[in-house]
Amino acid sequence: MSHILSPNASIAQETPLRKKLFFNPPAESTPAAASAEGSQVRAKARHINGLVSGATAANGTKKLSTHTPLSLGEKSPKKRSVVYLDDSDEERGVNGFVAPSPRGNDRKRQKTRKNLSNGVASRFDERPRISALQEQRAQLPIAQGREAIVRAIEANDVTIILGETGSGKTTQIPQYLLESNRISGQIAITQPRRVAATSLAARVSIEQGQPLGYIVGYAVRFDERTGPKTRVKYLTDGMLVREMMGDPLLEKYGVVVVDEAHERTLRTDLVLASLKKILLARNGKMEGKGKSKANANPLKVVVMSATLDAEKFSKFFNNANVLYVKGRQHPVNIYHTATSQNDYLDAALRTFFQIHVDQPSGDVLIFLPGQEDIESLESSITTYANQLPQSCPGVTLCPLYASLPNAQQSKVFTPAQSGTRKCILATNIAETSITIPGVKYVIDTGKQKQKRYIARDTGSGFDTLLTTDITKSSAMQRAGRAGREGKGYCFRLYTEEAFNNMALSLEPEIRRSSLTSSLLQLKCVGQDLETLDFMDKPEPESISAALRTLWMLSAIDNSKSLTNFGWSMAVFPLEPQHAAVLLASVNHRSTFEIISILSLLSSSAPLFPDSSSQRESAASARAKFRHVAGDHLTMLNVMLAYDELEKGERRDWCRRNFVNERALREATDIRAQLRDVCEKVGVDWKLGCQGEEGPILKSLVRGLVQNAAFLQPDGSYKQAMGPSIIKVHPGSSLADKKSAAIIYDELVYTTQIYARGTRFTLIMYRAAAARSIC
Ligand SMILES: Nc1ncnc2c1ncn2[C@@H]1O[C@H](COP(=O)(O)OP(=O)(O)OP(=O)(O)O)[C@@H](O)[C@H]1O
Repeated sequence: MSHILSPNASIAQETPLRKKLFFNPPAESTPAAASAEGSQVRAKARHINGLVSGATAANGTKKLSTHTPLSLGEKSPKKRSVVYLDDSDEERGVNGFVAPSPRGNDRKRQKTRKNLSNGVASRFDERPRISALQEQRAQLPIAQGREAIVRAIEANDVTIILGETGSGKTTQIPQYLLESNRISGQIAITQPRRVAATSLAARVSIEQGQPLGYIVGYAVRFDERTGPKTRVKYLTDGMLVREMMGDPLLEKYGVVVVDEAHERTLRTDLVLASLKKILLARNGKMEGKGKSKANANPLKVVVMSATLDAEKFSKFFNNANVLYVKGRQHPVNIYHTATSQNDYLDAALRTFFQIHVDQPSGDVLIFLPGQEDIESLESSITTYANQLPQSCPGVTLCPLYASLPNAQQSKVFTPAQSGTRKCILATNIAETSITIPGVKYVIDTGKQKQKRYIARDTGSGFDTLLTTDITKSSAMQRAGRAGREGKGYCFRLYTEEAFNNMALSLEPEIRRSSLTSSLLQLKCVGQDLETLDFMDKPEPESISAALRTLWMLSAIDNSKSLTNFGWSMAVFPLEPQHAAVLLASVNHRSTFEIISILSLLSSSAPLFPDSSSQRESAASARAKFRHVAGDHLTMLNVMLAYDELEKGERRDWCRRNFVNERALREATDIRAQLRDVCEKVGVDWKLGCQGEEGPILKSLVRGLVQNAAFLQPDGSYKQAMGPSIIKVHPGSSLADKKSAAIIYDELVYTTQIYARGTRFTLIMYRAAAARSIC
């Protein structure tokens, strides 16, 4: 993406950034600049993201001053202004509710915050903090409704709870249930994202004064911290679906709380539809309001969010009871730009520095659509932060996106280095549920990446990832990340009109993503996409594409029944195609190698990060790993070489070879877990082929046969089982080679459709296999 404020521009030499940016008086001043603090200096005035006036509002917050855009020197090709309009005449909560006056002593709370947990690590040894935490818990708005909430959940099969962001739903309701001693069995709380599940479990275990994994634990893919005494378990919705495979009626749970249900992820919808069936089986006739007749082990379902369509959810569960929790602990002032911004990165950069230079301490959370934007803004902020006057605090930057390894993700929860302001650059994984201690300001670009699956009636299809505008619901959730420990501020880089025109919520993921993996899991619990009662039915083409894929993998037979092979596939926490590869490797005696390759493919970080600034050095350093048969054997070479290293040598080795240590570390963990699963199901993972390519390629083809493409006269490839013309991704080691046919891992749609993870395989074998299926 082009970036107006190129980090390479030698601004400092030509025009002193500091002076122009922070100390030059504005050429013209807008007198009625509104304070970020709202009412005192608001008067429908504008906050213009420009040079800083130095004026300070009565409460100590400087005005976000007027007029001239950040002047970043001659090299900056454009100058823009970002204008904020305070959107209310009163201080109000994020969803338009009047905020309750903050209770308690703010300074005391600040002090307490320092002592609180801020990461996913357990801090059991800190008992004196517990009383402060109890005091804090008691001050949350939801605390007033504690007894009423427990009673409602007890009295009804299903309870829908709608409460503002930060009111205390996610951390408190499970604890109220636990402490009431009126609920038998475990309490599951599902989260759409793993970072939320792990950080919430850490926080709640500290509030309980227990080590993480004891009474309160979590379970996410490839990571679980629970024990025999665990009663409260935060888990991703995907994990709950997986648990149903072993426990179809979820009998170990007395309560299942589906949190952030408004997100309507595919797994959330699967959970909701399955719960409806489980309620019938465990509780008898579902009564909606009220509870069904006595049952030895009834299930209670709670559905929660700050921004859900309560009526729709209530209807889905036969007119279930809806509880509204009013109020949030701290208000959030929301500002919109006066004009729309074409370049959200530029606008975010300017807004960040305006806050950083002019506003009181407090960390900043910036929402961006994806990793690429995060890296670009990270580099711009670093460049300009280095040019700040010494008197100005430094900046600690923390990226946060899904493909960042867990250890890296949890860094956002640790306090900024002293004397610096923390700036978190996040995708929408930080949008719901989580509290990042210290965050006072949110900058919302209004953009997100949205996955869309393009199903082909041939059974092949691909996911596209496009940058789109967010929804109202996301905007509210993002604003809700501020104001969790004190008053917060949210700067939206879009106009109020744009906000008003936003869709209320996203189209449910079930209607726009691949259903293959879910269908396999459902088949294992005797359910089906075609018969389950979903809130919104999936598209028939997506169901047929999923059925066809499973049939091609031999996971189901002609009557759509699960085969033994399908059962075995579902045991592995892998995409069905990859599970088929793993099982095929047993026949081809290449499991040892295949597990390493699949671990790398499952790792969230790329093994070969794009290093555009050092492309040539990277290519020559990586050349020694290159395998003639393609990317996956190349990846295997890297992992085998990495395995040989002593621990102390690894970092330097990865740096010298331009490979991503994070990816390798994560893959090593995943590999250990896959080996564990193999041992449990009697697959000999030690069975290898000493790196011989034939057996490895035959195994890969078995799972990826749908991903074959044949060479066309113009050098592109055409899908064997789809109409798309695709190119080998420029990042592939085979980008400059031609083969009669290729197979690939995934198609990525940018300006054209690229095949990523490409390899030449046994061309004749693959081509024949693909054609016979066509
Ligand atoms: N890790 C943490 N560190 C400090 N305070 C926290 C932490 N987690 C929660 N809190 C405090 O507890 C409050 C309630 O958090 P909780 O996640 O339960 O709210 P919620 O109603 O579920 O919000 P949301 O809808 O945004 O998920 C927060 O506003 C914050 O004050």
